[in-house]
Amino acid sequence: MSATGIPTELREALLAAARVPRLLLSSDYDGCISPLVSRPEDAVPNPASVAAIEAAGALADTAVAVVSGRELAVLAELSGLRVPVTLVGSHGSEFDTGFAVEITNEHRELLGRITDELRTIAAEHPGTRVETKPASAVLHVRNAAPDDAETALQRARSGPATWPGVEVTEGKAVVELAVIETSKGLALDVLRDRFGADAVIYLGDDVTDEKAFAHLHTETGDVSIKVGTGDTTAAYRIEDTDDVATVLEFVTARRREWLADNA
Ligand SMILES: O=P(O)(O)OC[C@H]1O[C@H](O[C@H]2O[C@H](CO)[C@@H](O)[C@H](O)[C@H]2O)[C@H](O)[C@@H](O)[C@@H]1O
Repeated sequence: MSATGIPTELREALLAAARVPRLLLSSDYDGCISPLVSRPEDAVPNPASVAAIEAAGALADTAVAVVSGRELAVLAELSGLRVPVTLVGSHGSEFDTGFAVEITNEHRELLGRITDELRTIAAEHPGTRVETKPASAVLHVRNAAPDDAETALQRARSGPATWPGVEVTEGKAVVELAVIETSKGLALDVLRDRFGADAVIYLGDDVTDEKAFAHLHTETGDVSIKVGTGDTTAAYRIEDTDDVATVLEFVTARRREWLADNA
């Protein structure tokens, strides 16, 4: 999709958002800024999206944020993005100032048991693996044969996912078990308030992004964009990570023009 190929209604919504006094431009990472890949550690960002994000972050009265399921430190390393871009990890609960809720010894003990159990499952299903984060553990099945993938996921769902205090998030070829509640929507609320944004644009491709979409107010100028297929409450849909770059470039260019015209 080229800039001229952005669907008319989405284009108009983005143009309006680019012309508010204070704009928050935000996105998910995996599946939006970075194409989905087999190994989580290989998820490099689309250079065009990085360039657009960095350019937007340099504009006046414009905040840029990436709100990801990743551990914050990993998100920073993989994306290479730095201040003034705000990074929020662990599905909206891990800020540069720390976690939104305190992680206690009880949480750590539960996380240890979850991780052990998921590792036991992974050891018995070739191609599956466990990713650990400060408040959750993720069972990845993208590289497993379909039978192993499904059985491993079912064992996680009927086992540790049912334990008291465990928060379950289904994702793309993953099930994630956390010891705290997470919400990308609450993270967007915090960022909106912190910056005093008049409009928020958010792009996301996965189930956890639905919580972000639910906190946007499209009737007052926020723009929610689903990337790829699947059910969504987002107002608009685009196809892939190249389209994400196109949208980010379009918003950044229009915002720069509008700021110059209104200086
Ligand atoms: O909120 P996001 O930034 O989209 O992060 C969601 C999860 O992304 C990662 O997993 C996904 O991407 C991997 C790399 O492309 C892919 O192999 C996996 O199948 C996807 O589910 C990450 O590993 C998770 O920790 C994030 O929660």
